[in-house]
Amino acid sequence: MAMIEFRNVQKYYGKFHALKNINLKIDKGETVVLIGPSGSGKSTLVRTINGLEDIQEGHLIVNGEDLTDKKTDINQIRTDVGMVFQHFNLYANKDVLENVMIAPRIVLKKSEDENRKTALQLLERVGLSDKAHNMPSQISGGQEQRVAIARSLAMKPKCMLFDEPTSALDPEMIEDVLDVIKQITEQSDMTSIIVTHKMWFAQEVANRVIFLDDGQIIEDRKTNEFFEHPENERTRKFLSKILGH
Ligand SMILES: Nc1ncnc2c1ncn2[C@@H]1O[C@H](COP(=O)(O)OP(=O)(O)OP(=O)(O)O)[C@@H](O)[C@H]1O
Repeated sequence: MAMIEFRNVQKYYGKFHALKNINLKIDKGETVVLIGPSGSGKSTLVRTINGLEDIQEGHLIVNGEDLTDKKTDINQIRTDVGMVFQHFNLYANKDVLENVMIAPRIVLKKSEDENRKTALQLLERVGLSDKAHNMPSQISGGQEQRVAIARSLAMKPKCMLFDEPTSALDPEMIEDVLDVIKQITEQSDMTSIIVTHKMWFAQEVANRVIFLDDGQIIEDRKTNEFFEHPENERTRKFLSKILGH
């Protein structure tokens, strides 16, 4: 079954047509990377998936629920679909462990012991066991982003959205964060959609790459085929510009 399905989706910001007739099916367990020029609609597309942006036409089905149906529980969708943003927005006055434990305590009503155990396991998974009792101000940006990833995973999402997760980071921290994302996508059956400008990362992590330009899907292919034999002229131009050949 598809985890996510866009059917003839149109998105407008006022009169501006931001997503133009998007048709897209993403199966459970896939890791899809979304690339495209600045302003092409990548963030808009991922933000529609958990209802942060609404759509004006078409249907968007997430885990079997149609987001355009008024009966759909958007809070359940946001539990099933975790999101990691460019800016991590940790609670500044709570330590790292508590940042990971808050949402499962409130939303999933987990017992304190179980919640702590899971949070500590997740911190280990993102390489931050020794920082559990640091405050956000006492860790680096890359570490903060890894806490944000652990925090999302603590909700046991079926799907994760990553919207340019490394673009606010200093270069030397990018690799650690991307390594964590790679490890998560490889070691779980979650569906992941990642917006990134890092082509080497797309090549390493994605099983499928989608190229978006001017609000339209221009190319949607298996990763090897995408990079080795891009079919569309616009894709080829974009890749040669970004890869420098
Ligand atoms: N809230 C908004 N109101 C009006 N226009 C918007 C809004 N958000 C985005 N847009 C416009 O929609 C288009 C797509 O924006 P979006 O942020 O999805 O692009 P993007 O591909 O993610 O770009 P970038 O790589 O620069 O982050 C842009 O032209 C942008 O100016």
